Amino acid sequence: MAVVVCSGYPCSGKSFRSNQIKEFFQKRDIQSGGSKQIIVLSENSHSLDIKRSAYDTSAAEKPARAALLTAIIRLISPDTILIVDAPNYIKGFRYQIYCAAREVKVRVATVYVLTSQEQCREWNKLREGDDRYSDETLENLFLRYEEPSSMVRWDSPLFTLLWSDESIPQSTLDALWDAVDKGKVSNPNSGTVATVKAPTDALATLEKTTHSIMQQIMSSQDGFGGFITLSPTPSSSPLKLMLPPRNITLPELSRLKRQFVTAQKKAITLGTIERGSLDWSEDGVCQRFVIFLEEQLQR
Ligand SMILES: Nc1ncnc2c1ncn2[C@@H]1O[C@H](COP(=O)(O)OP(=O)(O)OP(=O)(O)O)[C@@H](O)[C@H]1O
Repeated sequence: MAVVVCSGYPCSGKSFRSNQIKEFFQKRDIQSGGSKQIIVLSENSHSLDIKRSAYDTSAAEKPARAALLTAIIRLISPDTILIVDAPNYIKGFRYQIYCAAREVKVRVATVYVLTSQEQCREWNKLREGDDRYSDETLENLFLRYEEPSSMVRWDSPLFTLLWSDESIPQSTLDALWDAVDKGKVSNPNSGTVATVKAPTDALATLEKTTHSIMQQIMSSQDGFGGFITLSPTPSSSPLKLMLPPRNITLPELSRLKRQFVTAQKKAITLGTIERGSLDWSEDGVCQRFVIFLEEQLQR
């Protein structure tokens, strides 16, 4: 349903706010029928065990972030409001969460827990043992923090919560609920889905193999139909094509070739989405053309 990404300085009150938001969401959910699961994913819940010391070095931080992203992807679902209670201080990481959410068509909202550095230092001083950030890490994270912005699509809608407010203003909570309950859901598009470019010789392979298949059909067909064997190029594997029991004319075949080539050229120019990437080898193109011809010729 939605992901609420909390972001803020270390020890700024992200957990404090996440729990306030969860409580409010639970009340609103009960009022509207109680069908949603509301989860707070923190750095030490749902099998995560990310210590404050993970932020001491960037080497330790990378696997921690990867584990967090995996947990987010696992928990995102159409009937869940997932509140991510973690620093989420890198722009690129928030963008990754946004992409993961869009992949499964769930809404995204960002909550910026805005607390002064002085206040964070004070709250951190009150912590003990492992729970406390080292002074160096705390200062380092202040410097590295990349503030969310409502101007970029992955941080928006953006809700800023001031540390001086003990409770979250009702108008902000209402607007946040509307964003997760009724906000715009965008489809994954070329801006968020990785594209795979075709190799530079894809166009030449396409022309060569389709032309050769066309010639072989014209010279092998006998008007009675049945399988013919095609060997489009010396290096491609032989293929079987089922022909209908009639003579196929050259204009008909040329039209089908044009249709196929136009569609394939589009994939070459635009790239294909990662999960559906195409095989541009001679064998790959031949197989696709033969499948296309069989479908079209049997109609
Ligand atoms: N607005 C607030 N008013 C009063 N106390 C607060 C407020 N926000 C946070 N605190 C207190 O500050 C301390 C740190 O808050 P919290 O643990 O929520 O920070 P955090 O940002 O989640 O920390 P971390 O970066 O370690 O995840 C807690 O003791 C919490 O009760």
